[in-house]
Amino acid sequence: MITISHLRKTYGRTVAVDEVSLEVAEGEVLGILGPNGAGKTTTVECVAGLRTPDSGTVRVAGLDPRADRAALTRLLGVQLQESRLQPKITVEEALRLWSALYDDPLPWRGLVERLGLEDRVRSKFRDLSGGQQQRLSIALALVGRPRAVILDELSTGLDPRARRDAWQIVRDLSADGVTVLLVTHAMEEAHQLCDRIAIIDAGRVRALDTPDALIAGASAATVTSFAVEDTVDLESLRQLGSVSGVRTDAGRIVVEGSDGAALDVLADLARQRLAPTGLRVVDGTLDTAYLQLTDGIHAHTPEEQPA
Ligand SMILES: Nc1ncnc2c1ncn2[C@@H]1O[C@H](COP(=O)(O)OP(=O)(O)OP(=O)(O)O)[C@@H](O)[C@H]1O
Repeated sequence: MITISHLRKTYGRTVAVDEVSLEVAEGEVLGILGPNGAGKTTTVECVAGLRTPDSGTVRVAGLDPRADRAALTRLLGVQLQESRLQPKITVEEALRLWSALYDDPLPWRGLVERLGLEDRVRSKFRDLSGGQQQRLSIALALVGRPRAVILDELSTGLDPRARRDAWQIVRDLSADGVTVLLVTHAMEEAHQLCDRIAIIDAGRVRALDTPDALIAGASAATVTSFAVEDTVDLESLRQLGSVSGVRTDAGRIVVEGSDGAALDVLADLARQRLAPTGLRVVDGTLDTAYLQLTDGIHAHTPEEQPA
């Protein structure tokens, strides 16, 4: 549905996007994660036809976002970070105006209800809170029954209930076969909503996989912790191929490692003739995977890592 190939975009001497290639299938929710300034917004702005790439190509349902702008508007909904509308326009006026652009718009009152803006219909844009402005921009992105949607920082500024509502909207879109490109800094959101996640840093795609595969691939895919009565040979644990880190925390030993690390740790403890107590094995999180993936890029040596 969306094809980005070898996209490059510079602003003067800043290379914002450098050789980004991504395919988003119809009905897929693809998350784009990455540090501030990584090139996420620039990438989605190129998809929306709001910026002209220096090189590379973008296609949305076969359309060129710059050359086929009018046709693209009919099938792509866009919610951009901090969208600004005319300060005096009311919620109703904005939704009516946007609806008029489409042949078969969604009934705007229904959208207003789904986004919890019922009692703000007559409010001017400038009088809405940040979160309400955000909800309006989501409504405007959806009013044309788009086949693909760009959501740039969907839940930034939303209260917990509005965030849940926004997540449900994304799930509903996906169930309806709508393709979603979701830029986010919220790991839980990415984990819950995205079929796949692209991690972008310094303008390049550093990892692209399902959330679970990204976690499993991280060197802290599992965290095993336990206590032991006797002295444990931590060096022996550190030498295990599946183990990426060993530390002590409040009297417990905490071992990070790949999927098989817990079994290796138990076997090593058995060799050391130690019986662990209070054994816990938990999955790593997307946060850990993300931090590792983006940290590696900045080439920290182990000595530079916090203990
Ligand atoms: N209009 C612009 N003029 C000059 N430089 C820009 C412009 N827009 C973005 N940049 C630069 O391009 C790089 C990528 O910016 P972009 O907004 O795409 O990043 P981002 O990943 O969306 O960041 P954030 O998470 O902070 O929103 C940054 O270094 C930014 O300073």
